[in-house]
Amino acid sequence: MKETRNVMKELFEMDDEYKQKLYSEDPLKPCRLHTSRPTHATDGNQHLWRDYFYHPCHPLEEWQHLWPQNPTKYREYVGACSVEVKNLASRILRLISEGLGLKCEYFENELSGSMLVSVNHYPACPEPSLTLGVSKHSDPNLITILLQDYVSGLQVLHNGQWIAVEPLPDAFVVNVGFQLQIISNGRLKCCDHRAVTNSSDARTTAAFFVAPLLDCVIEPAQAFIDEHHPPVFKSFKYKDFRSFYIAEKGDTEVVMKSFLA
Ligand SMILES: O=C(O)CCC(=O)C(=O)O
Ligand SMILES: [Fe+2]
Repeated sequence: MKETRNVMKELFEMDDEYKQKLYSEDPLKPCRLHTSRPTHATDGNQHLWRDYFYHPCHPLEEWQHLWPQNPTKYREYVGACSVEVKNLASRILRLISEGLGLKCEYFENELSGSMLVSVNHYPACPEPSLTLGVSKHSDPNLITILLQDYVSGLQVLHNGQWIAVEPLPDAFVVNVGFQLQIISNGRLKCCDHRAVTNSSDARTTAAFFVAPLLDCVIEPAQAFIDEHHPPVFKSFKYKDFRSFYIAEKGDTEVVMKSFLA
């Protein structure tokens, strides 16, 4: 894990000419480096301060050859880490299924058929009080496995207050995404979170997003529906949810409201 973390940091230390080749503004490009810094993209009055490299990482054989060749160990280390993270996510999803009273392998199909990683880099920021790394959002996918740095920055919204999630050495943070809330008919809730910056230390994190295949139909599981418990959410294709989420910039209230039954 240390090697993976280091190779991810190295990617952002590559020279600008190389990073320029990986850069794209197109949110649908499968492998792209992006930044919210030089343009000073804003979220309301808040400036954003994050560079990120985003790409699919499952099934590995379909995507690994499209990843950068430099740093030279990027494909090897991030590939090995992706396999481990996907296995961990499957174990967690089996436990969640059991906890919900669904069959163990409920999610072991197209519901968890893809995984993407966002390698986030937050350089030390001269004005942390005026910036956010990532603004308030819930993840659009099924479940997220987040590898934090040793530098803190992640916060979750709990009862109207932002609570810091301090990094634990070699631990992952597990986030429930919108799709898990919808499939569980609201029994599990996705949680709003954000990342703040600081003036002394750069921070690099990796969010592994386990997600349904784009054509997969998402709806509350039949097991949660009876005459006393109608479906809370409607049925839709994941790709339609994803487009809407991107168009609405992940606004939790707007997105949630639009997919209510
Ligand atoms: O970097 C972090 O701590 C959070 C990143 C995040 O929430 C995301 O990439 O969706
Ligand atoms: Fe997130």
